[in-house]
Amino acid sequence: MEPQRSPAEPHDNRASRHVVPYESATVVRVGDEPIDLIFRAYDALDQGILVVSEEGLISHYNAAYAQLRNIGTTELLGKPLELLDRRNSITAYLRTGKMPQLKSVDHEQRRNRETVVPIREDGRLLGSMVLVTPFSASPTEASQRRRTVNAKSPWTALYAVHDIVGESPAIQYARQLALSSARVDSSVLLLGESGTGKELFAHAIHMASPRSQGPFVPVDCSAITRDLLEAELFGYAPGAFTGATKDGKPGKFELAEGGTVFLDEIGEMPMEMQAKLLRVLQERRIVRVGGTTPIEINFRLIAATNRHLEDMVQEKRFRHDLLYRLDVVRIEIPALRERGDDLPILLEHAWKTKSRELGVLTRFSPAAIRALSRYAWPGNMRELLNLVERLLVIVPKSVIELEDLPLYVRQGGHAEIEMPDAPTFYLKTVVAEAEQQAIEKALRHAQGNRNTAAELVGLSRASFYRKLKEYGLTQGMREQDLFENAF
Ligand SMILES: Nc1ncnc2c1ncn2[C@@H]1O[C@H](COP(=O)(O)OP(=O)(O)OP(=O)(O)O)[C@@H](O)[C@H]1O
Repeated sequence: MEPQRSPAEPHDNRASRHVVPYESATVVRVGDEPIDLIFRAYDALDQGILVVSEEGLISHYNAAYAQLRNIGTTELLGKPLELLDRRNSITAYLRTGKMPQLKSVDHEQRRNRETVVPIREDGRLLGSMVLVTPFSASPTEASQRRRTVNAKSPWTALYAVHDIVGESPAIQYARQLALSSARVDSSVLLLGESGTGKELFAHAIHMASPRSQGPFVPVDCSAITRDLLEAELFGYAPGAFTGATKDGKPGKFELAEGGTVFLDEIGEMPMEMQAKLLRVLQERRIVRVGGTTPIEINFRLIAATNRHLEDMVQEKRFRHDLLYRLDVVRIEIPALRERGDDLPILLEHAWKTKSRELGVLTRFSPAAIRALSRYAWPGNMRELLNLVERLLVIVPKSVIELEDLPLYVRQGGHAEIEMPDAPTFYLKTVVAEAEQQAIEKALRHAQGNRNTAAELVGLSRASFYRKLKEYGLTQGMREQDLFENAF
């Protein structure tokens, strides 16, 4: 029997040598080729390669792997595999020798196909190699192709289903519904608080749908004044009004021919426009403002709102027949506080995204991560992204500590909402109370500066002012201010 040796030690010229740590690579040869050269050759491959030692330490990975997993080219060398292997499938394999049941590849959810290849010597497991093949029909590649083909079109979806981060049951269910709805052409209604990812879902549904090669055209119904909304959606005919261009202008529905129209903040659409939209949904054709000829359009509609549309129907502010038309597939996107288990992974995602954007290497201390994970995040993912970005910019240290976090995160950071004396479990009330508390806290923290407070809770100025009105927090504000900030 051969003497026992660490799998990290160089020895003969068989395949098992691939577990040699990178530092010793230059002194080891396979035949006449220095290992260093082989590693460089690996770097030229499109396929990601990860080599793990028997002890579960990361021995080597190539450039493609680093890119696919969004890690530095050497940052994880020698580190435990658990850092990369969240599902613990490779770790379990090394421990038990039993090939893990890798989930069947779902090219819409996972952009890669992973194969675990054991590295054995005389029957003994020395480690394993993980081969990661970018899935050829993956949305990422599809989107890359689209970006190349449609480089000039601004109407391109930017996110796919795999960009929706989170493993909590609630987000998994929402993601699954998104995929199912992508297969059909039915209207989709996305419901969720501000910043929960409704727009992200709309992009992803389009991208996973047979219309992915067509345009994705978003319209924010709350950002366009009622007078302009019709022309924005349906376009206008030549000479329709003073100042109109002489050739007229196509509206968003025409631009979306063959693709998807995304109507964000549909709850803000005026009643008379709702009637027109309903007709378009029934007839699948539009007439430009000032025009006479109907134009047939092939589109799919996705709408989103953070309003309670059934209440609005009761209050006669939303048409019930339009609601039925929109609400064919309803996807409710959970708030961050309902996805407690997801917070560490969302934080990591926010940190990776923002540190890459800003080109900084600052990290978070475990205590800071714990506090951020406990915080209720009333502004949801948008607030999380904003705060992480702000901290990366303003904290001049290599590690962000607990004391660097804003006071409201350190003090009020309980994801559980405190119940009043007579507890209510009615979700809408609990949510409304949490929102109001967070807004009041943000206002106090910002010393009354509403713009800063809006940023702190992660809302746009218009949404923030709407919330102030909703919760009766407008005392002392001038009518003029309310009006000016309503859009
Ligand atoms: N699950 C998620 N994974 C990764 N990023 C997310 C997720 N959810 C939201 N985001 C990011 O958070 C930000 C806010 O999301 P988005 O704009 O889609 O929210 P929204 O619900 O449409 O907000 P609003 O109602 O205010 O328009 C975006 O940058 C989005 O990419």
